[in-house]
Amino acid sequence: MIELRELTKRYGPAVAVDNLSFRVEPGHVTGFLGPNGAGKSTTMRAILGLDAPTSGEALINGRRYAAIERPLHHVGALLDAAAVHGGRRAFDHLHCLARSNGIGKARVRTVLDRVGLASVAGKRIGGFSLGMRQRLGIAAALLGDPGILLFDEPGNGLDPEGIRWIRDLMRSLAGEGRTVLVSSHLMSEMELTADHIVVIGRGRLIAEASVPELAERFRRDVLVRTPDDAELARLLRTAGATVTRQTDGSLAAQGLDAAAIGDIALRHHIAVHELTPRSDSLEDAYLKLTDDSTEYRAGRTTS
Ligand SMILES: Nc1ncnc2c1ncn2[C@@H]1O[C@H](COP(=O)(O)OP(=O)(O)OP(=O)(O)O)[C@@H](O)[C@H]1O
Repeated sequence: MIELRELTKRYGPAVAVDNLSFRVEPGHVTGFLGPNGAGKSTTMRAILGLDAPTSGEALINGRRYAAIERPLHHVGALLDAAAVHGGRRAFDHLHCLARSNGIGKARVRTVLDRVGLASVAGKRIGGFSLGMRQRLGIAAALLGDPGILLFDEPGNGLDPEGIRWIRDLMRSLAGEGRTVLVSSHLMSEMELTADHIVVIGRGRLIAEASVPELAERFRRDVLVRTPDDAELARLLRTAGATVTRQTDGSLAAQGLDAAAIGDIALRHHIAVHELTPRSDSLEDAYLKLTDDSTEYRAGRTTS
């Protein structure tokens, strides 16, 4: 488990992370979302002991990173896939990392195989595409078979096949009971990958919820189709709902959920042909949540 306790990181007068507290539990993919400059990378660097917090703490299984012996066995991370020596061969790069944590060559071969780089193990990294570098970075993160994994924007610059591969990998790592924290600025991607979402903006926690909870929070209304719309609208209003009749004759009801509407219709022997809860897309929800915390945005065009 990863736990942040009132984590704050300042760079001079700028506050990159502001009193941030949340937990990342095992067995799930937790999506860590926020606009550019929200503080995601700084938070991850603090978890990995690369940035010292100004105050508060970031703990891995209850300990600071620096206090963990042979950390690759506990935590693996992909922060910046470009930050590798291009002159090295893939196998040698991983073997060098492995040795420093007492990990043997067999494990290097296993992780190269898991990320699909076995056939280029002897090739120099300088000739690798961005996608291959991402895979190599992930192989490095997996070397020590750690229970906790952090990935900073792992899909950046990848083609759709590469993005799908990363998504499936994250899900299978969580399925193995690991703690997986993955940052992104795309809710559309996290909706497909993550079970839990943590949203930050300007270094502060904006929302923390499961994906279904977040969808529920942004539930808009329930669409109801019935041949007896006037009578059902009257009954729903009596039960406290706000009901709007749409141009196609269907009803949009707010204030009652689909189950309550169905029960009312049943009690009054009214046929219901459709009953659909409608939510804002998570992308819309995310934009609403982070509206005040976007660092740079296009100005409104005035004519
Ligand atoms: N070493 C540093 N020195 C000064 N300011 C920094 C430093 N690192 C980050 N910052 C600032 O801290 C804030 C948070 O940056 P951070 O990189 O953590 O955000 P992020 O959410 O990862 O953004 P992005 O999605 O653009 O990568 C930004 O305003 C950034 O300019």
